[in-house]
Amino acid sequence: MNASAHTRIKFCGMTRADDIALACELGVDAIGLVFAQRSSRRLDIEQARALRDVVADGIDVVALFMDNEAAYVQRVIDEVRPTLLQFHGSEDEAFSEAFGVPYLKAVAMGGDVATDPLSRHARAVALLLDSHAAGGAGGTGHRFDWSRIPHDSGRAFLLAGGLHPDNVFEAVNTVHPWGVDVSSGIESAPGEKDTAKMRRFVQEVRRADSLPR
Ligand SMILES: O=C(O)c1ccccc1NCC(=O)[C@H](O)[C@H](O)COP(=O)(O)O
Repeated sequence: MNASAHTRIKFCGMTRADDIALACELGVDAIGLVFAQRSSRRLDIEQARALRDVVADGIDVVALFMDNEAAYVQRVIDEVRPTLLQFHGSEDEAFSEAFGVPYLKAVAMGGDVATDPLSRHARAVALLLDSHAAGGAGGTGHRFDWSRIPHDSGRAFLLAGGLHPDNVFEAVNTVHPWGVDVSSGIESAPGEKDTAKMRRFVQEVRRADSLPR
């Protein structure tokens, strides 16, 4: 994701070319393509390869996995050419780093939260703090208690879980994350993004970014 002062935006669970084209036009920083078996937004490699070609240069293509086999992860890397990986399951540092592709690691902030949730995966590009409990899937549309986020961890993280156009202004202004990630909150149905919600979400993040800090 490009290095800039603004809050990065990742639109995840993208399944349609027109939605991706609009996301790029709106200036998001990353497009998430889901390969987790437990997702209603899951793509097969052929679909993902076609969608990947719609993504404008300079915008990250994030391939999202949840405890998928290493051989399948490598096939997606070879055939879809993601610029970032995202691991949502129990993947450890060794597994995540083995592919030689920069990655994001999801951290379960729902349920029981580890005493130092932001201490692992030191070589991840960023963490993705999400509302699932350990072992749970993402893409739920539910938020978590943002006060659980440790302050001054020094770690770059994307805030995820239940964000939408009507709460992302508050989220950016209270949490000041490196980035925000959204799937359900910009949808009309799983995998089907809503153009008005996409536009409003980006406008609200940019409105928050325009405030003095
Ligand atoms: O999005 C999914 O369907 C999904 C399924 C299984 C594991 C992870 C999944 N998504 C992870 C993401 O990065 C989502 O964007 C994140 O959980 C936020 O989702 P939402 O609360 O719907 O905005």
